[in-house]
Amino acid sequence: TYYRHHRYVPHFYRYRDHSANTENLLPEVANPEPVVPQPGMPTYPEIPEVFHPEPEVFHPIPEAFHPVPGVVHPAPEPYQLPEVFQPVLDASSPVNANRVFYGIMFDAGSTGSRIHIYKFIQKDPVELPVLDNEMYHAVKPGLSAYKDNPEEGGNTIRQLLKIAKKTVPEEDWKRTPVVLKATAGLRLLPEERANALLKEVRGVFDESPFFVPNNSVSIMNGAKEGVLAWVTVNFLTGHLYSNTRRTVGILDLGGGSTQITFLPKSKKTVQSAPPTYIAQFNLFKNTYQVYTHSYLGNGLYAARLATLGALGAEGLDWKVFTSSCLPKKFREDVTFGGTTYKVSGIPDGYAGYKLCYYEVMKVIKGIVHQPYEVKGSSVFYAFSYYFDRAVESGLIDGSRGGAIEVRDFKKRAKEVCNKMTKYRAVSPFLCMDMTYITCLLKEGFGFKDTTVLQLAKKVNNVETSWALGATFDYFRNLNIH
Ligand SMILES: Nc1nc2c(ncn2[C@@H]2O[C@H](COP(=O)(O)OP(=O)(O)O)[C@@H](O)[C@H]2O)c(=O)[nH]1
Repeated sequence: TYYRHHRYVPHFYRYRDHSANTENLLPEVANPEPVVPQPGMPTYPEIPEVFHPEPEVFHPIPEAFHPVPGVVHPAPEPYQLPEVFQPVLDASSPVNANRVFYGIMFDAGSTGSRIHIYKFIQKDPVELPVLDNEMYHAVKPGLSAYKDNPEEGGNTIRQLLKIAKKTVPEEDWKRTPVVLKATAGLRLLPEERANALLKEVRGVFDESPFFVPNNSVSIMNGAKEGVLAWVTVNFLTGHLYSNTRRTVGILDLGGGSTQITFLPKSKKTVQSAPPTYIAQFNLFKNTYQVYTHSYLGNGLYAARLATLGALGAEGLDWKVFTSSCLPKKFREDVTFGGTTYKVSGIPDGYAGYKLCYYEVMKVIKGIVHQPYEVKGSSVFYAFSYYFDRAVESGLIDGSRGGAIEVRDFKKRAKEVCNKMTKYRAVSPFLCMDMTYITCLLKEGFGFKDTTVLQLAKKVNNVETSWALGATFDYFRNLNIH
């Protein structure tokens, strides 16, 4: 369990120019959509839509964007106007009296379930609530592993809820919303299996003392997953401010799916993209248009199976799936999404980077779209398994993260594959994973060798995941379409 204490107040307050245009301090919300109150539904301060101006040329990562543990906020430039967390000016709101409120977001991923408990502080009814800290805990495996035993799956969520009860003060339980969003693991399951798991979780929520909103347990679609991660990362890096005209793209590599999201600066990117790859949502006064796509089946674990030719295969009892990406003498059972497969290296064959590259290409070629613009010099934040594999292969330090170039993945992939015995202790799949990441970035998305990837697990002590964006979305619907 990680308890992350960090304060966001300073970056709003320190850099806030109080003589600034008050129109911006109290923005008129475009399309104010009244929330239809449900019986017993508590009230919260409204998290506003966040303004974002026209994008301009991306810059190389300034020093200040490097996640420095313990630093409150990188503050790449003086902030003038707070744009996030605009409170509702309602003196009768119970929140204004209490000044603290919480949000509980569950991430039911294909390889694990995680709870995020966010604490927000409303300092003053006319000031901004701020994100005070996040409490995070993860369990493995993910819900989909319990496809034949949903009750047990529900138990993993029940366990995580115990942490929420310890973290959120009892007097706040009733008005603290609890929400679970499932990603690729459940998307990949047959519908009735996924529904049984969701139903079980709903039961667990209903028996909890927290506030259970309508539709609090659901499978999130891939576009939303990408957009919400983009919102999280750009919020945490201080890019969602009216005077900050740059944003960063995000690359998320899960177990079952992978997402790319960025704000195009060229019209051609939008025009040449498949229409479903362009998503719009409102951020403060602007409608925001991003390139986003989630590739289901192209997450790291699903890609392993696809490379082995095992995904969706029959006759699993006797079949052994082989690959030249694995050490020759390796043989093991691997389980993903509740199904077990026998896999091995090719004992009397060849193993190594080149052969492996051809194998993983099958999973990418003709599947992954190359956005017009990724050949430019945009900055991308890469997290989840991009981060984990970069750490395991020694490219970056796990406690600090860091910036690397796409070609660094390639160089290290070659090294790992050509010296499999050396890296076998780290993971027998490291060659396959590193080669897949290289191939996805270069042949899939079409990144240049020199594209800089900022690898981060946390930014300013908050997990880089879609969960924070999803919490904002709950408090103030971003209206993604
Ligand atoms: N740091 C961090 N990593 C996360 C979080 N949630 C998921 N991950 C990472 O995401 C990867 C797995 O993604 P998962 O959700 O299981 O796959 P998906 O279902 O395909 O999206 C792993 O590398 C996890 O460590 C989070 O909140 N914080």
